[in-house]
Amino acid sequence: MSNIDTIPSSLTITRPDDWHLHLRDGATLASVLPHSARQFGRAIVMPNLKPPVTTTAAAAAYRERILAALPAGMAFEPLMTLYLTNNTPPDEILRAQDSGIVHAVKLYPAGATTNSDAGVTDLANCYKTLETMQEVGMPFLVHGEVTDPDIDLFDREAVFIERVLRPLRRDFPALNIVFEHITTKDAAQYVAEADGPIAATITAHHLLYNRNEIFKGGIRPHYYCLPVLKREEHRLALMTAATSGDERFFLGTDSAPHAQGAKEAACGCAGCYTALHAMELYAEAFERAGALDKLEGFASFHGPAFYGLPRNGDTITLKREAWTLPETLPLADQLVVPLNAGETINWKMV
Ligand SMILES: O=C1C[C@@H](C(=O)O)NC(=O)N1
Repeated sequence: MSNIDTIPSSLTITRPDDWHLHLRDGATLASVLPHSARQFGRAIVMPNLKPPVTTTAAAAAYRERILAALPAGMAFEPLMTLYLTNNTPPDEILRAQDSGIVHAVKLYPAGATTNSDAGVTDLANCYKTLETMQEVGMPFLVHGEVTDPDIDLFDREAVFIERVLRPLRRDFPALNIVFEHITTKDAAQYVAEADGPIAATITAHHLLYNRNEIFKGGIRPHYYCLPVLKREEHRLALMTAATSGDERFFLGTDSAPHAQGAKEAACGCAGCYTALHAMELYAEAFERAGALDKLEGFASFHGPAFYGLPRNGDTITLKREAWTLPETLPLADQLVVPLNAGETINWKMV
């Protein structure tokens, strides 16, 4: 644990990137984009819109809408992704690769999370397409959870490793894979020890919280996301992985805005909104581990190395200064409740 005397009062690092982000579309996109663009140089933009972004043409059009929504004077590069379906043809991968704007293809197992209905029911349907991805070096981003109703919700990720990921990597050993938003010690260990091209993103909320947070004093929907928060032993394993300096682990917020009413409901949506204060939350986590010196690698270096992109050329500065998060933020014509709403946090981006 860090000693308060050794904690710096400010931290300047190469501008980070967010390797897993939900920006949505339309007026919602316009509400959330400035938050991410203020903190990050680039983001891997998730394709789970309604309808999902399944073609290079749709990704190019979505990219234009993102750039059009960017406030004047802000710089931000959206790195687009395609949503894999049972029917994505290998040709689409070639078009994506040639476009220069699509940087990865995303696996949503059908039924795993928000807008995953059009996702893959069985990866066996996608083998020709995966072959092409492996050939051209297109990264495969996996939402790593099985959806079988007989598997306990908290075991979905660990079972995914055995039932899906090991066979996939056996059959496609050269496929670049990112195990997205890992939540378990099983996943952290698998990635750390695996041979070949695999990495993992880790969210700030999975570093800071365990599953008790969802039920503390009552049911707290703003801490509900998928994959769901896990036991403390898993959170500790994620902290070890993130702060290890291992290049395989990098930042992905999975910031996922849902309107307040859609979260505070009898059947609330999954997703934590952290785009406003993501770097502050990661700084808090790394400070707690006494590993602030490892934050820049995790946030700014390991991701570009995996994706074969240059590091950002400018910097950001975080000050160790307490501030209180707003209770709500505008989200199109509604409101979104950020994670830690109304709470005081110790780092502030300047
Ligand atoms: O995988 C996901 C999707 C995301 C969303 O709301 O789009 N929310 C989540 O909590 N997990």
